[in-house]
Amino acid sequence: MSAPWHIGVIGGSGLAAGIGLDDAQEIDVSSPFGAPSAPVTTGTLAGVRFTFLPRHGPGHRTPPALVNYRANIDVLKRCGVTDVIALSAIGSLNEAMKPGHFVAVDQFIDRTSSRENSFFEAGIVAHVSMADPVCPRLSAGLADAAEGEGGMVHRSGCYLAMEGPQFSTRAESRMYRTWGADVIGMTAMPEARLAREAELPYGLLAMVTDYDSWREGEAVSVEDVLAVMHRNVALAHRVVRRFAASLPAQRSASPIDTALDNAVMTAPAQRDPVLRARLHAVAGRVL
Ligand SMILES: CSC[C@H]1O[C@H](OP(=O)(O)O)[C@H](O)[C@@H]1O
Ligand SMILES: Nc1ncnc2[nH]cnc12
Repeated sequence: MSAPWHIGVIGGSGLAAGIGLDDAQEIDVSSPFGAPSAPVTTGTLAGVRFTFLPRHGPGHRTPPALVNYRANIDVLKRCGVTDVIALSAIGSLNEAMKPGHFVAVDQFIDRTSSRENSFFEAGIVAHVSMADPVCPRLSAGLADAAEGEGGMVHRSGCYLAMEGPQFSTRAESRMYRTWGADVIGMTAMPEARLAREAELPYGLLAMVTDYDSWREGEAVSVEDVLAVMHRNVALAHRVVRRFAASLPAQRSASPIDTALDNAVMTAPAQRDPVLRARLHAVAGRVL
């Protein structure tokens, strides 16, 4: 079945001010999972509906571990978003992925530890697959758009999600390289997990801002990260606009739209009604 696209964009470090939507309108959307990072801004790009949410809130007030990832995804789902693209700053653990390059992330290693990482809780149990955590068509579309704007793009990369907020020690950074991680950041998990539970295809286009701390004599700083992001804000806007223009007029179904089929373990009669009500937007389709 085909339908119109509605793209949710989660903007990370350096992108709190938005992505230059046409006809932008701010809307305060509430969620049973608490307060999202900010009101959303809805508008269009190349005739496609977009809804933008700054991950760390206006003025970057919310640290990675305190972002209410559940509320953010729930609110995007309530807005009618069909697909989510996330934009992030990342450190590089791979010599070939240089500052200023884009990486269309396609795998994750999750080392976060203090975050609510599921919409499901005692009372309704569900297990979705995370084997292929990103949507290949969003990823390819974002990579094409970044290339089309002259960016150097890596079409695959494994993202190590660390807890932070401090950056890694040299020993940690070197260990993550031996694990096969290519890039590092503090936010894509549990964001990607929750998008999957909400049956929202998720694509992550990240920009390398530094080499993390595995290289002798180099250490990452916020100054480095922001310098790269500020130089590339206009480029990021152009990439998202080009991505919008590249979308087919109608959206065909994605297998991720039905990620919850066969995922819920709890027998219908045993499902906690209070939790079921809370899950209405993200999982009402199957509950
Ligand atoms: C400002 S450096 C560390 C900060 O930047 C990244 O944020 P985001 O993914 O939202 O762009 C990283 O994950 C940290 O949160
Ligand atoms: N080196 C790094 N570690 C964690 N998050 C980052 N975001 C940007 N650079 C980073």
